Amino acid sequence: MKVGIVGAGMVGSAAGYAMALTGAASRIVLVDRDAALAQAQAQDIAHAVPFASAAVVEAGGYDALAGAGVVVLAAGVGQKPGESRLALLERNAAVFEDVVGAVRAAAPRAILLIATNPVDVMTHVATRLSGLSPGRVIGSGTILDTARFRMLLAGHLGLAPQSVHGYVLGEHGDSEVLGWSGARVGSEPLASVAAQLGAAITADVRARIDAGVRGAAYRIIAGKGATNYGIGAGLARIVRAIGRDEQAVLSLSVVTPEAAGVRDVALSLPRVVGAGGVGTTLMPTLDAAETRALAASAALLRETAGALGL
Ligand SMILES: NC(=O)C1=CN([C@@H]2O[C@H](COP(=O)(O)OP(=O)(O)OC[C@H]3O[C@@H](n4cnc5c(N)ncnc54)[C@H](O)[C@@H]3O)[C@@H](O)[C@H]2O)C=CC1
Ligand SMILES: CC(=O)C(=O)O
Repeated sequence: MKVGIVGAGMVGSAAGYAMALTGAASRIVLVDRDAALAQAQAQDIAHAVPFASAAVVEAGGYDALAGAGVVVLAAGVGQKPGESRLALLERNAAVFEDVVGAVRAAAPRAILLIATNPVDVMTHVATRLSGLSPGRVIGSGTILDTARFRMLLAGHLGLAPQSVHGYVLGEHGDSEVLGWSGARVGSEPLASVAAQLGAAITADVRARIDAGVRGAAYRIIAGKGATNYGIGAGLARIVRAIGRDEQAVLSLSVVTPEAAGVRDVALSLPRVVGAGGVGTTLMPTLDAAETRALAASAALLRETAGALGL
């Protein structure tokens, strides 16, 4: 599948690199308002191809996106140290005013995959600007937070993250909700496995993992100015699910008619994703506190989108 990436900075280039290494795309086209940057990133990624799967990696203008099955939008500004994702909204909404129409004109059949922050509201913006059905405008949402949750929980248990299942829900941001009550290891409830391993999930353990997930971006940005490898791999995972029509269950953000009592809001829930984009949403098991937290996260996102007239 041909995949376009608009925004060839830290996130877009990491996504292209991950797609090239994992074989998620057969052709990768990088587009950026800085054409020299897009060209340089494409060449650098192309030099990894002989070590990985066969793929063509190139740079171009919007016209080079023709025929793409997915276009990743990673254009716009990122957070400065200490800055929240929501603080980026006005600047990045203005970027999408330029970008979404140009992508739609060049690649009318492409699914849009949004990475730009604040990713939930940007997904809502792109859905509105594109006129596409909500399932074809997919925000990476909490796919990265879910990976951080699984990794930290697996570290506590001394197990592989691939065997630890649990989702982060709601906003990709400060109000996100860790789904502890639905977490499983293999097919077993988390508490049962933790007891068998002598690694109880105490209040302190929960608080440490919660802070580890919620604060990850702030810590990494303080250290290196951006995050890119985790989200790059997450975007490649979503592209693979679309390209191979996997019907994979991933925590992704799409505009949703109703979630936790809030109407018309883009937020992350476990979603089934395949060649047509996002289809079914699978409502997770939540306890009362998680349900309240998800409602608060949804209400914050609804209010933020509303301030943009969405
Ligand atoms: N969804 C997620 O989990 C994550 C999202 N992000 C977000 O991804 C976005 C990009 O972050 P980085 O790659 O670190 O930033 P960056 O500054 O390295 O790259 C952004 C690129 O967008 C390009 N750009 C800006 N306006 C444009 C326009 N109108 N048309 C075409 N290209 C344009 C810039 O030239 C630049 O190359 C940010 O909003 C950041 O917050 C970052 C990490 C994780
Ligand atoms: C920057 C960002 O959104 C993240 O790493 O989670």
